[in-house]
Amino acid sequence: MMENIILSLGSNIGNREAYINRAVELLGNDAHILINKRSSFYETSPVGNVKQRQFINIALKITTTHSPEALLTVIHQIELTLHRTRDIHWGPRTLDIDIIFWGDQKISTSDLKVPHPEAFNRLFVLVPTLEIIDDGFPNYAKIKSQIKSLQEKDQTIKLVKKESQSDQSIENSVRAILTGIGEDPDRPGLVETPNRVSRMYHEIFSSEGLENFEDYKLFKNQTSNDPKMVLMRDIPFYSMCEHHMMPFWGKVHIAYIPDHETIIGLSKLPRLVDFVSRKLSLQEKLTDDIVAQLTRILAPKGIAVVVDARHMCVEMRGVKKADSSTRTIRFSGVFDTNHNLQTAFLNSIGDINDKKL
Ligand SMILES: Nc1ncnc2c1ncn2[C@@H]1O[C@H](COP(=O)(O)OP(=O)(O)OP(=O)(O)O)[C@@H](O)[C@H]1O
Ligand SMILES: Nc1nc2c(c(=O)[nH]1)N=C(CO)CN2
Repeated sequence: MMENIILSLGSNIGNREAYINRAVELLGNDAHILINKRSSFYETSPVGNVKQRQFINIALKITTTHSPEALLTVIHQIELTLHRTRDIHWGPRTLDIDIIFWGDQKISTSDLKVPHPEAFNRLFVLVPTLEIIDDGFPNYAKIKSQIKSLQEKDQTIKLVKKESQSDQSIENSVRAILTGIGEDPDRPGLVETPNRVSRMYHEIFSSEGLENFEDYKLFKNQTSNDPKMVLMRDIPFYSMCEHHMMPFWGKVHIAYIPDHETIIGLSKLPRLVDFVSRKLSLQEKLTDDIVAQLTRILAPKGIAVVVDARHMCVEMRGVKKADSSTRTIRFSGVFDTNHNLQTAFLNSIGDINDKKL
């Protein structure tokens, strides 16, 4: 049976995340190693008596056909490649890789002790490990209870925010795409591209998996019992089409007629547009999403949304119609039934041909 092996990686010199990403990549390139899961990045206080910078730590779950000794050799080679020097015991390092668990095996040779002798004293090992194992893992209960008792001591550990994070599976996929189009992903101009693309995806797809826009505040406006249209035009957006994963971008125009008193802070309309844009979508869907979110949040008397957009997948490939633009229109509530309101709204936002998208 292939054992599940847990590795702990840490860095506290230079671009800590980049060293760790590179180490994960080098491990993944070894034909005898299969990476099953990686934890998030954690920023951790240095453990030990050396005064030094905070570490970034992660845990990895792998399987391998290497023997334990051979894996240790691979690890030392990767540490060397990444300029690790061994001068201060428990001191600063560009990269450290420890073998924490080898299934439930105990290994004790002159070069290798598994479970790692310090594992249960280190939050920076246990917290990332807990993230990537399930409750069937041999040491699960002990890891959990030990985290509890260490948290009462002085080690600190903080999850690094998602936006600045990279994802190994995306990086590996980008490498595969580069190879697939006939490129050499290791040539100097491309070595950092998979990591850059991965971090970009975290940014431009930051709404993936989120259902509801939550970043808003409502106000009561009791000055009028005959509420009038609130209109914001020319809100820029950038999104990615779900058919080709290519950009579509342009302007959104939103109007609503409040119920008797509830209005939303104006700056939240652009934020709502950002929210619906930062996922794979289609122009029609994005238009509908804005109406659906505003209906849920505000329950106004009516909503009108127009989206004017250009599509890279139309202009750069396929029919190659440069400079064409697409308008989607969606009315709800009183806008749906009142043609004068529709006309007033459409006149206010101006003709699509007047717009530079
Ligand atoms: N489980 C293990 N994982 C990695 N190295 C181990 C392990 N057990 C023993 N070693 C041995 O420890 C030696 C020293 O490792 P290293 O220089 O990374 O120590 P350190 O990082 O200062 O301290 P620590 O081992 O607590 O992380 C390695 O050369 C290796 O032979
Ligand atoms: N927070 C943190 N502290 C450490 C670390 C580490 O990876 N993270 N590694 C050490 C030696 O292996 C010593 N101290």
